[in-house]
Amino acid sequence: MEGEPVNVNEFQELARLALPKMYYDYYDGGAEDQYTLKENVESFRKIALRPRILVDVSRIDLSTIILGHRISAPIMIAPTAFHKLAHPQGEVATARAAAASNTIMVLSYMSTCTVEEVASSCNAVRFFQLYVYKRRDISAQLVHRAERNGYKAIVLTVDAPRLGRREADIKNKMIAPQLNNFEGLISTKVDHDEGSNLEAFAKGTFDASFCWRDLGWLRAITNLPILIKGVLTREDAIKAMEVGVDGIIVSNHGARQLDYTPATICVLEELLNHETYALGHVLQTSLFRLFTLLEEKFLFSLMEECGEEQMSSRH
Ligand SMILES: Cc1cc2nc3c(=O)[nH]c(=O)nc-3n(C[C@H](O)[C@H](O)[C@H](O)COP(=O)(O)O)c2cc1C
Ligand SMILES: CCCCCCC(=O)C(=O)O
Repeated sequence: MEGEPVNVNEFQELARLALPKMYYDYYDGGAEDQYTLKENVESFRKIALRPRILVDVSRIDLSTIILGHRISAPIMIAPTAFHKLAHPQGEVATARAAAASNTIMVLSYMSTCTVEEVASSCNAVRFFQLYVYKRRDISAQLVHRAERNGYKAIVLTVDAPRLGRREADIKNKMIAPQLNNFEGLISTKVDHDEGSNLEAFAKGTFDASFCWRDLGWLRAITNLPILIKGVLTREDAIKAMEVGVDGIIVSNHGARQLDYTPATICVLEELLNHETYALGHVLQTSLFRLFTLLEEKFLFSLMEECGEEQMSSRH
């Protein structure tokens, strides 16, 4: 590829050229037949823009407020694991980019830099994503460390009781790097020669029994707001609000978990066409065409009016 990339899609090819195949495939792949992966892309493409003309756009303000934090646009950095597989600075570099763009970074539970390293690297507003281990004491320690180090919310990912069946990882026998957050607590090394070591590690450690009633455990160990990531139905969105979480993140995990779920953007449309959104926050981490779909009344004013009011009554 010649010269600097000018379109974000060009980074994918650059990554393919730069990374070992095992890592590139891990970042790139979806689960099983990758049907939902295609749907995620195609469904976005199908949303056409309807530009209105002769509107004064000389000054544009896309800023919005998420859980009381003003950010430059309704785009946040979603939690993604293992940044050091792609760059030696890992999540510290990502956090600095978040600070420079004045947005929020959600640090993955599976980060390669520690909660503390990321916190001390810059002044980005940070949320902490949580997977709950069978060893609850370890997950609780991570939550406490995040809280002590100034993370502003817990993002509980609920769509991975087991890791999705990612066929490229199985073929590559993908191995997780050692994660410094867990040093002295648990090792990512598994005694498993066949298939994806990630899947084997997750099977051994993730608490697949975690369910609605266990949210009380999380509420009891932290004062931070709790967002649930991985909501894909109207029923669960309503239930989440009923049990009193502070927000939901509509997501199919980049199609890496359960294949043949709908594209995230289509679910969002379903939720926004229903009274659910009146109950609380609806966050979604994707992009420009979304803005037109949502129109101001949802993503912007919903967050500001409904969001701030709810937060101030709780915290
Ligand atoms: C390489 C990679 C690693 C990811 N790691 C995590 C993770 O550690 N925790 C998590 O909750 N989601 C993880 N995700 C899912 C993302 O947070 C996000 O849901 C996904 O990229 C799709 O974006 P969307 O949810 O805005 O549709 C990962 C996604 C990718 C592509
Ligand atoms: C080592 C356990 C699996 C990490 C999972 C990270 C993740 O959520 C992903 O989508 O990949």
